Amino acid sequence: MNDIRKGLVGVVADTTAISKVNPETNSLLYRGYPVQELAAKCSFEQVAWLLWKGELPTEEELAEFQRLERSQRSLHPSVRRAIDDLPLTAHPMDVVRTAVSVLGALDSTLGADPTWIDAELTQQRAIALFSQLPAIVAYTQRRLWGKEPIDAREDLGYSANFLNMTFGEVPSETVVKAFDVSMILYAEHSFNASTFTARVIASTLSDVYSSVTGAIGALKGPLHGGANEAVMHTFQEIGTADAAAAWLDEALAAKRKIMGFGHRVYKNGDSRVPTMKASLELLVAEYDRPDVIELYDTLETAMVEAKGIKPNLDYPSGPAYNLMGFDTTIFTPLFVAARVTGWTAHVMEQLASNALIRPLSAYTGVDQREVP
Ligand SMILES: CC(=O)SCCNC(=O)CCNC(=O)[C@H](O)C(C)(C)COP(=O)(O)OP(=O)(O)OC[C@H]1O[C@@H](n2cnc3c(N)ncnc32)[C@H](O)[C@@H]1OP(=O)(O)O
Ligand SMILES: O=C([O-])CC(=O)C(=O)O
Repeated sequence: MNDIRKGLVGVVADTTAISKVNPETNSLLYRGYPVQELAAKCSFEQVAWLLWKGELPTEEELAEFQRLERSQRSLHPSVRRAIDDLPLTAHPMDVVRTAVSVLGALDSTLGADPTWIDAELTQQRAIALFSQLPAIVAYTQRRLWGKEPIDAREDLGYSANFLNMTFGEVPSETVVKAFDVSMILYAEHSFNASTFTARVIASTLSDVYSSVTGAIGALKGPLHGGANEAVMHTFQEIGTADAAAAWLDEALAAKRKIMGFGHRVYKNGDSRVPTMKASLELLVAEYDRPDVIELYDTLETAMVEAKGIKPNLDYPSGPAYNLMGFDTTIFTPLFVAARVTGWTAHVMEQLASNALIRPLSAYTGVDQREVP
């Protein structure tokens, strides 16, 4: 019983070559590249390729990948029908989880079990999921607004098309870049709970759609991806910066967890926050909303003073997505669209060197007894 690590805290479960999270140096590397450099110099499409393949794409590889990605962007009619059958009260994470599951059932290449784990087919399915998720998330948002879907445009990059499919227009370059940066920062983070879920499912030799469907379920919770939505509720509950300190005192006295703060691995701040905060500041200037950054800074300072706990990536990305115009319940589905790259890269890595993931438990129930 002594060596049980509840929540697997500090347990190294396997090796990975996809990303390195280093809390000592407060850094995050994707395939060896610092994530903030990738955010400054690369598109999300290039980063997706890097995560899957281990190297940045050459010009030819990128052109071929973009051609393939753009050709699969349209919302599948059967997926639309499945979404339309769901009540408008369904949480968008449940809608997106269902849509991904439907995509799996529609994929005729799944066939019999050896094809479930075929490396080349799994890579193609990863690209299909990457291409389809913007249409699924954008339609989920538009449906909540009582609007029809907008056709995908093949002449636009990933983020510009995603925003156009949601809002019916391509916003300024600043907004498109801020969105692209958020996708890059959200793309991958080693053995977080949803990625580990994806790997557990892959380890049974199930298919990649099942892994991603399960991972979406794990991401939904507020201790993980659901925190970006929860941060916005906090901001709305507080209202203005002058109310932040008193709100925090009360929340901490009530033993509430402050969403968007703290992290299992980083104990001295999340490596991605400065990059996302810089994007948030650009959005604040673009939309002329200094009140947002005022509240952001005041709550952060009060939390650091009270508990010494710093923000994680969900803290700046929540208000950033709010300024862009997304409904709060769409924030975590945006995280899904980004993280599908990391999840699928991990599924492929797991399959390339598989061992069934099946830990032990220490039994604490009643001793063996006879049925009366
Ligand atoms: C992209 C992502 O998924 S990042 C994570 C997003 N999640 C959140 O923002 C939710 C809020 N944060 C949390 O709940 C936690 O910090 C987690 C789940 C992220 C990490 O949790 P753990 O590594 O298990 O840390 P743990 O929960 O043990 O916290 C250690 C101590 O700090 C406190 N603490 C940690 N985070 C917070 C928080 N956000 N608010 C208040 N107290 C906190 C805990 O209450 C605990 O205090 P205690 O020792 O007095 O009991
Ligand atoms: O690593 C974690 O535990 C959570 C996280 O920040 C992420 O998944 O991006």
